[in-house]
Amino acid sequence: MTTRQEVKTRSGDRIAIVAGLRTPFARQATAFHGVSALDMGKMVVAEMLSRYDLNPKLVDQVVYGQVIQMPKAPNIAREIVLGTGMNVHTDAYSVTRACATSFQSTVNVAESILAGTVEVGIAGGADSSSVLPITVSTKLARALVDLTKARTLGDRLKIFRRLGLRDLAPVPPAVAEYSTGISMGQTAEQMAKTHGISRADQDAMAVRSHQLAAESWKAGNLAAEVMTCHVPPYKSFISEDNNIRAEIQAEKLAKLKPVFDKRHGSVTAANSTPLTDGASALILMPESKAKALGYQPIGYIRSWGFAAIDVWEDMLMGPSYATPLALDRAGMTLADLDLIEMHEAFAAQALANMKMFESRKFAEEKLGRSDAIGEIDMAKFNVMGGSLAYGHPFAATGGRLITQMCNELKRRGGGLGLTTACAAGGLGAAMILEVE
Ligand SMILES: CC(=O)SCCNC(=O)CCNC(=O)[C@H](O)C(C)(C)COP(=O)(O)OP(=O)(O)OC[C@H]1O[C@@H](n2cnc3c(N)ncnc32)[C@H](O)[C@@H]1OP(=O)(O)O
Repeated sequence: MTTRQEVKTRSGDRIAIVAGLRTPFARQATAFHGVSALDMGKMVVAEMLSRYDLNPKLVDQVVYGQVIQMPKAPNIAREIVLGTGMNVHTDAYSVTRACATSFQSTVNVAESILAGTVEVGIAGGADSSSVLPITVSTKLARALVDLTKARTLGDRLKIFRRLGLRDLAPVPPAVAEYSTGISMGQTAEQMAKTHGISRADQDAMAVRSHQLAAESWKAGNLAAEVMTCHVPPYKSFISEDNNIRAEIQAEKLAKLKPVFDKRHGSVTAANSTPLTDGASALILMPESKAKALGYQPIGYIRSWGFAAIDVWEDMLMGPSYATPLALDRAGMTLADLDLIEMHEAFAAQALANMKMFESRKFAEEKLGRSDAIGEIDMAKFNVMGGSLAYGHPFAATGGRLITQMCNELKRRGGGLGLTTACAAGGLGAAMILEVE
């Protein structure tokens, strides 16, 4: 449905993003090795409450998410409330929308504020690629359940005899589609081939991403939105993202071997997001509440759109479907935007989406529209670099994009910005933000 969206409460308040904060993003098994998504979520929410002097008693709701679920703590949002000394009466529930999870948690809080059921809410997401729910094979899992029912030693031995050595091997979570078994990297390869995205263009996007991210850190533009984390057992700390390579060289990138199609592929470790650990969070309120509490919001939500497409082909094309929804709902076109932040899952995926933004054929055939979404002006695109450089702790990336967009628009004197991401399951998210 593409009806115009008026993101205002019944009393005419806009939805204010009061603050956004994140942990540094760290490559798998580095600074946050051994620290769970829940612990990173607790760090960022606790720091946000303290840094913005927000009385926990005022927080009506926490909506949070993680993509790689921790079976021991399935409702991460509630564990954050209970683990940060927040008011125990703060309602909390968890959501997942794969790589667009913190777009979803933000929208959930916004919708509750619009409905008038929540006044102050916290949204966000966290993921760890280092603390993983490594499981057992289906056969072993079944045997373990059967063992609890076995009455005699003979019954137990029979169950063990069903198992081979291979059934005993641990099973790590896969970065692949459940329904097709195709990995995200293989989808990126498919998109590169279908849409004619060259290796050179992918590598150039990676170089740009790292250079802009390194410049942003150097200029001090990320300092306010990234906290320093003291890492349990508190002998070390991390205060900056550790995947960004200031001295990235195109010649070195060109020598890397493709990972997902070793013979004919073009997707490498450098033009893919690395597996990453991190967490992000946002404080949301109606504009008048924010002002009454003395806050100067960093931005306002103008519209959003979620889209769902096929998972067999072009599965990471979500931004090209979600963006026109968000633009229509805001009553805007791409040209009205001052900045665009697109999650770079893989350079091939971002470049394929950019191509589809400008394709009239795509608009006609896939979107049922007569005009293309529009050409992306590179001077407005991922101006602080993107996920290729920062990394991508799945559920935390939306929070990074939204906060980074608001703060960068502010530095430029305000304006309108699009944040958009692809997600597993053929999902796409887009959100338009305005900053004064
Ligand atoms: C909706 C979505 O977001 S879908 C996306 C979901 N995310 C994913 O699917 C994650 C995709 N990424 C991955 O799976 C992994 O990062 C992989 C498989 C691509 C690479 O993993 P690894 O092989 O462990 O990468 P690793 O860090 O060891 O890098 C391999 C080599 O490339 C080099 N390299 C990596 N990045 C760069 C870079 N930017 N510049 C130069 N060299 C680089 C490394 O130095 C390393 O070189 P070495 O072997 O000489 O030490």
